[in-house]
Amino acid sequence: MEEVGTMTNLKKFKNKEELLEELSSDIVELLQDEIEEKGKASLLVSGGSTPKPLFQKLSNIDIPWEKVIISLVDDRWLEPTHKDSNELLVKENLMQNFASKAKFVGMFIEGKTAYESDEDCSLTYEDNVFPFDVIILGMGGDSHTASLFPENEKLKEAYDLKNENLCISIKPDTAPYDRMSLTLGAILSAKNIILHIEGEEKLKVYEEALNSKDIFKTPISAVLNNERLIEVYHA
Ligand SMILES: O=C(O)[C@H](O)[C@@H](O)[C@H](O)[C@H](O)COP(=O)(O)O
Repeated sequence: MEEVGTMTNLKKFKNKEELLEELSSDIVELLQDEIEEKGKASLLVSGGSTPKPLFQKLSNIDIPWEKVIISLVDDRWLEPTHKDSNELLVKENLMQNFASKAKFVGMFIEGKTAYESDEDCSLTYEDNVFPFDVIILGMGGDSHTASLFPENEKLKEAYDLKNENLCISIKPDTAPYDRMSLTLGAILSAKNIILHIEGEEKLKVYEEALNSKDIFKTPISAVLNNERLIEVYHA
């Protein structure tokens, strides 16, 4: 990947409550701008524990959710009823209250393995979600984002900006379950890219990744080291 500068805007908050207040209102403002402009908006979210309170907060904000498509940045390849499914996490915490009116597009395909489903996922996203208006990334303590894990054998394919697939199946070496993830190109195609991280440990990992050029060792760097503005929210 050619050497480019990072364009990040780090917003640090005193506590999670203040972060959630500002992040949720920034997200709904971005969605409303898109709805005003083109009559619809897409919001792609990550799983994990960090975003759960954000989802609950968003679900209680009254915007025209019926014009919003909610989708996933990645998922574990599990039945959507499985406790560790991101689809379940989103349906139980975000698609509630006002936001229950939104449309959901997931990744999991019944009866197919993740490896049989890269193409299906890409086509489904192309037809039903693209263009990506707002994407919310998380980051693991190992600097993974989406399901792009350090030193994973499929990172080269996931990072190839000529790869037209929006989705890629991943077998993590250091986390449970087969995954389906957006590729780097798909993530960078989003109009607004947000990284939501909490805790001092993750801030340290983020700051090291900002200066890391080894995108295979620190996958979040593959997102940060691009001519795209990344809005970073930390508490
Ligand atoms: O499916 C997932 O696990 C997520 O998409 C993943 O990329 C998440 O954002 C990080 O693992 C951070 O997770 P925590 O918020 O739980 O630390």
